[in-house]
Amino acid sequence: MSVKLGVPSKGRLQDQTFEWFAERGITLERSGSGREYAGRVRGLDGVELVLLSAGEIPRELAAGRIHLGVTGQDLVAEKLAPDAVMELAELGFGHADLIVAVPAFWIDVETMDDLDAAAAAFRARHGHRLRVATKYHNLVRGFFQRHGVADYQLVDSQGATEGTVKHQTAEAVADITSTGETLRANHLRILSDGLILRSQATLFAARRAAWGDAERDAYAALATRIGLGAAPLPWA
Ligand SMILES: Nc1ncnc2c1ncn2[C@@H]1O[C@H](COP(=O)(O)OP(=O)(O)OP(=O)(O)O)[C@@H](O)[C@H]1O
Ligand SMILES: O=P(O)(O)OC[C@H]1O[C@H](OP(=O)(O)OP(=O)(O)O)[C@H](O)[C@@H]1O
Repeated sequence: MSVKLGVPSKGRLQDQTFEWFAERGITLERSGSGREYAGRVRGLDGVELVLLSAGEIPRELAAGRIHLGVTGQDLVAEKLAPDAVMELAELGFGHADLIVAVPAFWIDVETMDDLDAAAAAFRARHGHRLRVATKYHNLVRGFFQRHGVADYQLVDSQGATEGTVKHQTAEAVADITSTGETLRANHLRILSDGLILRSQATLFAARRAAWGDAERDAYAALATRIGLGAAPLPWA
């Protein structure tokens, strides 16, 4: 058996993951045509490459179907209990902040406390709760609860979340931002205390995967190559 390493199947996250491993003498490559979701690892024995959607990597780690996986900390925090995986290394790219934003013209709403007050007023006026569009339901619920905001409802949005305000399917959003351009283009403003989580691409290990002797040997070789030092072992 070998160590299964899951990496994003497309886009910048995949390119930067391949570069990160290449800088450490490990070549990850797609096999077959560019559209085939299989790959190879050169320069290291006993490690198999699996190309997966970044959003599916947390679930595959938790199920133990892959031993290692590269994805965003935001996706892992949203989808998994903290003890399902171990963070091995932050990779230094894919930086994004999960934030709460409101329409820029809501000049009275600067903070989460202001949003709480606005939510109560909104309900009194409109007869339904203020809607917050997001795909990060668990993280957003926890954050709103910690800030004592209860008078709202989540609206599921799996993409183009910033557009929901313009399209009047939500009054506020909780989404990731890196340059802030998408928020600005959609006339949205981040609340001053509206940072839910900072995220970057990270290499995770599955605690509950099958770590037999062969996998432990392959892991040790990989850990040395990428300079993990005396990091705790995922199976311990
Ligand atoms: N604009 C961005 N800048 C930096 N990182 C980003 C940006 N957008 C998304 N990310 C990060 O990339 C990771 C993957 O995000 P997301 O699941 O939206 O990607 P995707 O390409 O839509 O993946 P999927 O294959 O699951 O559809 C997340 O961890 C996220 O934080
Ligand atoms: O702050 P910025 O640099 O503008 O980046 C933020 C945008 O990037 C992500 O979207 P993505 O392109 O992944 O598409 P999505 O809407 O399908 O999530 C995110 O959902 C924001 O929309």
